[in-house]
Amino acid sequence: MAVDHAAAEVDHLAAERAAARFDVEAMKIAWAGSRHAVDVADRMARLVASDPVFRKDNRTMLSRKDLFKDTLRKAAHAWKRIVELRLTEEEASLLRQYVDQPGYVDLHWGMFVPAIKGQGTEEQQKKWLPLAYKFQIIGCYAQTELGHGSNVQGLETTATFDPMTDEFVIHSPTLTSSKWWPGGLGKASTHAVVYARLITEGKDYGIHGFIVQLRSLEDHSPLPGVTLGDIGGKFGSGAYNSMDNGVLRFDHVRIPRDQMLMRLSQVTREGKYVQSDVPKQLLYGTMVYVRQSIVADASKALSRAVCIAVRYSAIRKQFGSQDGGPETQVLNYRTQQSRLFPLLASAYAFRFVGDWLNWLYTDVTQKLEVKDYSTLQEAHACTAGLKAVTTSATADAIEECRKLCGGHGYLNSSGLPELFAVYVPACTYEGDNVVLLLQVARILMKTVSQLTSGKQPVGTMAYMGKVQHLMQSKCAVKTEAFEARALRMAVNCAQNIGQASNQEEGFYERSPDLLEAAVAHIQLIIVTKFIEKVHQDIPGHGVKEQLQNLCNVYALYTLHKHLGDFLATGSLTPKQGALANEQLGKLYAQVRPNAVALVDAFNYTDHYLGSVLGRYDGNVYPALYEEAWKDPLNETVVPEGYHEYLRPLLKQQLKLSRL
Ligand SMILES: CCCCCCCCCCCCCCCCCCCCC/C=C/C(=O)SCCNC(=O)CCNC(=O)[C@H](O)C(C)(C)COP(=O)(O)OP(=O)(O)OC[C@H]1O[C@@H](n2cnc3c(N)ncnc32)[C@H](O)[C@@H]1OP(=O)(O)O
Ligand SMILES: Cc1cc2nc3c(=O)[nH]c(=O)nc-3n(C[C@H](O)[C@H](O)[C@H](O)COP(=O)(O)OP(=O)(O)OC[C@H]3O[C@@H](n4cnc5c(N)ncnc54)[C@H](O)[C@@H]3O)c2cc1C
Repeated sequence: MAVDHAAAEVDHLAAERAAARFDVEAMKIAWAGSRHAVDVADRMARLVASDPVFRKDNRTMLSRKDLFKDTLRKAAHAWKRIVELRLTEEEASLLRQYVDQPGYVDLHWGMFVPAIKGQGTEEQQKKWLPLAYKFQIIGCYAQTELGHGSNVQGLETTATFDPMTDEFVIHSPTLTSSKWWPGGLGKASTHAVVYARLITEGKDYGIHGFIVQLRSLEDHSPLPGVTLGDIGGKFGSGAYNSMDNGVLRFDHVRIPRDQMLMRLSQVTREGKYVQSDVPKQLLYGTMVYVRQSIVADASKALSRAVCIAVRYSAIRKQFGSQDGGPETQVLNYRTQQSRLFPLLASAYAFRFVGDWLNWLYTDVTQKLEVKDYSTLQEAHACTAGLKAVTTSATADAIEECRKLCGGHGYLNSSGLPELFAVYVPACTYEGDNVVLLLQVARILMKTVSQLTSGKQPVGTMAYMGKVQHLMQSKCAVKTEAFEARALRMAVNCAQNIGQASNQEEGFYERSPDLLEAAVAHIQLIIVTKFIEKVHQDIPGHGVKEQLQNLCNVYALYTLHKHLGDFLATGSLTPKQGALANEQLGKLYAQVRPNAVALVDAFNYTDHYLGSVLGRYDGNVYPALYEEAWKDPLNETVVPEGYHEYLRPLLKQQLKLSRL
């Protein structure tokens, strides 16, 4: 009986795949970016999936200690394979992605190395990078403290220059100055880039980066004056608990002067502070780099959740025929489609805007090399805003996918609880999303204030230059409605701030509206980049049409969700709003036959998906059934604790009932 049922489900996905109206192989290329990218990703995914060391199906059942040891083992094994197979950087990063377990290596490669590259002099890079590249040292990024994270200028750790010994003295003067949160710090790192207030000649010059050794390279014990450990268990089972986020205190620890990262400013042998001619915001460069990579990661996490929910929705049947005929696949319910398809469209939207952001970041970096700082503000606004909007949407979407999978979505074996738990801190780390959106809002307000002086906005703010037109027109074209909404919200905020007694007070009072204006601006960027993508030459039967559909779904869904903004700013009429919603329903009907193929195009292995509900073969029920028996609770038929707690209770009740 069970076998027959399973076979029917498998056929179901085959039928879905056969119904698709486009070339899935070509869509894989559109998603990955090139044939080469598909091939490398495929090779790395299979390499990981076929290696028993990278097993992860038991992860949520491991104790914290076992989970951490498992992470160390996987990282060491991954490194061994990278060296043995002479993998390129591209291949190694993909291998890391498919291993799919947060660990100290992320901070070593993702923040420690980039901080030295971005803030170290050539000499410092020559000294430290080869050690880091060969893993002769392991580094982390120690910025956040117990008392301050968002407010970087409020950090309290001090680095006081001692001209007598040519050293900096690193110290944690208060409890709240303890470094708190850095990943990899708790147990693995030997070194850190530590952010501290530079004090020389009795003057506080604010936050600067320093390379500090924390642990012995002989036996890994903390160096004198260094107190450090892990900050404790985090949200969910498995998930981010594989990472050793740490606490660190310094008691007058001395480091040589040349371990201050000196590209942006220097302290001379005599203790004189010298500022270079580069903008001091480059101190935040590592965060900008990671924020752009987080946008690309959002599309990965979102596409995984959507892949699970779409495949399972094609398998799952509820209600339907009253006369004993087949039941309805839940994917056919209009409500399921209206909740799920916008998330599918968002996965594609975030993928393409992530690619664009990566291009922008590379372009800005090249300009910085020739001392052209003109696009620094654009890079900050786009990375901060897109990081905030895409991570918040993705976290909400993963939870929505869990609900879309009904009760089974709540099981660890669905993969969704762990995916949510591991993903949700992305809304906080690398800048709390609200704090980042307020940065975007500040830049928007600055741009609006410059409009009257005739300064033409550039880059993603260029549309604001069409202020005369956008403030008056009724919008027939979709992008124009998005532009008008974003501009009008920004101008409204600016006008309201202008009425306050001072700018700062006005900004503070209007900050909830400013957040919404920032979101509107960022959504315009996402829609624009999706439209630009579908205007490109995209090969493959039906691929362009599918992407066009998804682009329309993303735009109209965003419009529908924020209709209040569009109406309040007069960017659309209620009639246009109603028509957009009508249109959305029609688009869902076009997505429906292609839904399974559209998630197949992500090309994820079952290992990477880590979900019994999202299996490629659709064999969900036998897998769910089997998985249950693997739980440690089922190792014995009678549970541990029976003799201590259940039997006496039951006996007592028996005695009482006999009385
Ligand atoms: C399995 C093993 C295999 C082995 C594998 C081998 C290879 C594998 C490779 C693997 C690679 C992995 C890669 C993984 C990626 C990394 C994973 C990430 C994990 C995440 C970990 C988390 C880390 C952290 O969280 S680090 C801490 C982050 N902290 C923050 O983000 C703090 C947020 N706060 C701020 O940014 C600031 O304080 C801010 C901006 C809110 C305010 O700053 P301020 O100084 O007070 O400035 P303000 O007055 O507001 O502005 C002044 C001025 O400056 C402009 N500005 C601000 N910021 C920037 C900026 N970043 N860039 C440019 N300009 C900026 C601002 O606009 C103002 O301008 P003006 O108005 O013109 O003056
Ligand atoms: C899993 C994880 C990994 C991390 N890894 C690292 C790491 O490797 N290295 C590192 O240095 N740090 C790391 N962090 C720290 C992280 O960067 C900070 O937690 C983050 O920047 C948020 O700062 P906070 O904790 O101070 O939040 P807070 O700023 O205290 O936020 C609390 C609340 O206050 C609000 N708020 C704060 N300021 C404002 C404002 N100006 N206006 C309006 N609202 C405001 C926020 O929106 C939020 O709702 C990590 C954090 C996590 C969760």
